[in-house]
Amino acid sequence: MQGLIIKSTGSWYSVLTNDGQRTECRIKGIFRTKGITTTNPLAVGDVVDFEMEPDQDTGVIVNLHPRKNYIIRKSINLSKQGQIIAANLDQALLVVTLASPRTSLGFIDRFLVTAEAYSIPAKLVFNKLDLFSDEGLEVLADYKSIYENIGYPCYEVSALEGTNINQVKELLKGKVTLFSGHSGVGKSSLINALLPDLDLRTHQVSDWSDKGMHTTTFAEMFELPEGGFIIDTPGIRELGVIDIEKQELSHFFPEMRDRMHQCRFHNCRHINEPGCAVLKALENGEIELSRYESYLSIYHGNDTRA
Ligand SMILES: Nc1nc2c(ncn2[C@@H]2O[C@H](COP(=O)(O)OP(=O)(O)OP(=O)(O)O)[C@@H](O)[C@H]2O)c(=O)[nH]1
Ligand SMILES: [Zn+2]
Repeated sequence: MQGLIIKSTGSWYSVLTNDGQRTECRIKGIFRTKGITTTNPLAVGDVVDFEMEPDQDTGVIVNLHPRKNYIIRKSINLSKQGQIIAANLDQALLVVTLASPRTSLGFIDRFLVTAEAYSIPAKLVFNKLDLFSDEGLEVLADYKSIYENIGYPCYEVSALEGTNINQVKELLKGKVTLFSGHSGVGKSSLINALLPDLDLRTHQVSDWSDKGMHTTTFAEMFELPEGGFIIDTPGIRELGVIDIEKQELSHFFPEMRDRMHQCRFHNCRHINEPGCAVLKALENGEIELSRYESYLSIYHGNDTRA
């Protein structure tokens, strides 16, 4: 039988089949992901084949279907190993806010670079719209235009008051969407506003602990009433890590990627080279200073994630 992993606790996986049934499954055999060593062989979003165990209501996963993408984070202790957070994502949504705690542009840009590197379409949701004065709304419009001009769709919502939640619903329909955002932006509030059954999240957690299974910070997938899934990543503020070569970095800034073939030198770093099309666009105001500063910051390896 084929199914979708919607939850994992490390040794058990909840597998959802097309008929809406969930089966708790274990793994049989070895699942390796080419080119990387992982602490977990399977993750939410994985499509697998499983067989029922004789005389049991549990199953055994016997095959993993190829992943179209996955996001991974480095293990804290084992530097060479990674933990796959989620697989087969259609899009990644970053929940941000200009109200407290304000999301920095640097944080947004790092997220977008990572999403580009993973080839996962990224979108921004500006939350806490209800807190803005007219002046604040102008600033919000400026921020949005920075990102919309580069091609990242932006939404403004209030999870608290339900404003524009339908736009987000529309965006999620039929898709597998990863939700990210730093603590306090209202990610949980937004997810709760999207899921009609408010008890769902807490209910599921207690379900698992009743069985005495240990729950760490594995991602969870929630089915939306309109079709599609939300993946929540508790404790993971970012999209995971990816090693980006310095020479590659500008490829992950769409506005730089669009112009770099016009640079005089094919190996232009866009820092101080003569005939640099990126620097020219920056001078003309076609490239935002904040975006370019993020480029430099990442290029030089400065960690300004807050
Ligand atoms: N005014 C206003 N407050 C909001 C809104 N959304 C969330 N909040 C508040 O912001 C705070 C943080 O919201 P959470 O949903 O817990 O934020 P989170 O991003 O999930 O944060 P963590 O749980 O720490 O990961 C809470 O006090 C919410 O009530 C909003 O649209 N407007
Ligand atoms: Zn250049």
